[in-house]
Amino acid sequence: VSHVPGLESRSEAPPLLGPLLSPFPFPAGSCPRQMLRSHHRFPITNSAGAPPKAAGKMNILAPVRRDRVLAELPQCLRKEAALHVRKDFHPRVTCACQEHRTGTVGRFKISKVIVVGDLSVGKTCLINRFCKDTFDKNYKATIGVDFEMERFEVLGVPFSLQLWDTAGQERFKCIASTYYRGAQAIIIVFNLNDVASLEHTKQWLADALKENDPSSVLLFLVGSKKDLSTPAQYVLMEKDALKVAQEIKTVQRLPNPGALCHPDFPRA
Ligand SMILES: Nc1nc2c(ncn2[C@@H]2O[C@H](COP(=O)(O)OP(=O)(O)OP(=O)(O)O)[C@@H](O)[C@H]2O)c(=O)[nH]1
Repeated sequence: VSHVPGLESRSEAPPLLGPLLSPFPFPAGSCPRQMLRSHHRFPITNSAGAPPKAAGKMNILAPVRRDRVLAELPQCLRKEAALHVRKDFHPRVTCACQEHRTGTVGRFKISKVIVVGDLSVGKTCLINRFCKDTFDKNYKATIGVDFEMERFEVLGVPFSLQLWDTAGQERFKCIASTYYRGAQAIIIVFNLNDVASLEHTKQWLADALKENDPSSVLLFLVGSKKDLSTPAQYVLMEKDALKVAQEIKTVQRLPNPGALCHPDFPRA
């Protein structure tokens, strides 16, 4: 993980990045807003946030921060909301639904998120805001990939979110793409002031989907640098972005997601 020192500077830090435009967003309230920096790998804490007595080496880790402890899920994510747990559901479907998709290391559940998009659209800043609540106005290009791990406790179960920050520069693409595989979510970032970066999101997504299961991966289209656009520009860009989001949603259901970049692909 490394950065090359500054190409750009701005005098003031912007507010949080632009809107989340996703065909499949987390349900309202289920995605924690603020996250804690974590280079710690596999935490052990109890629901009160305190490390258990017999955690061995790992109890030197800081406890999971309170706002990362989810003691209750929104109704739509609770077990009772799932149809397959009802008595009269077909047993084969019920069985298939009970398979756990997340990976585990020991008893820790892990989800992988990859963040892709053009050079300098703000991927690193987005992750840093999310993980450390910081903003750096100086541009340092990501070389290859960068990595953050965020710790949660969901219904008493320790949970780690891996955030993979990939380089937008063409020359690092082949390195970065080797880390695409096995993602549970793909965040495609574009600059709200650069229509080309929105257009390129389709190519980024198509590449990321080659390494992942398009039918199950969660997709998020995120516009950055809202603070630099005028309200009029923003409205226009939002319209275009919604079209792309709709297109992504349609293409995700196709057997060949490469069609996303095909010039003849019909717009939804
Ligand atoms: N004004 C403003 N500047 C931003 C915002 N997000 C990022 N930037 C600036 O844009 C530049 C690029 O940000 P990065 O987060 O490094 O971009 P990146 O997409 O990770 O770039 P690569 O690593 O090259 O792929 C930096 O100078 C940031 O300070 C934002 O929301 N508003």
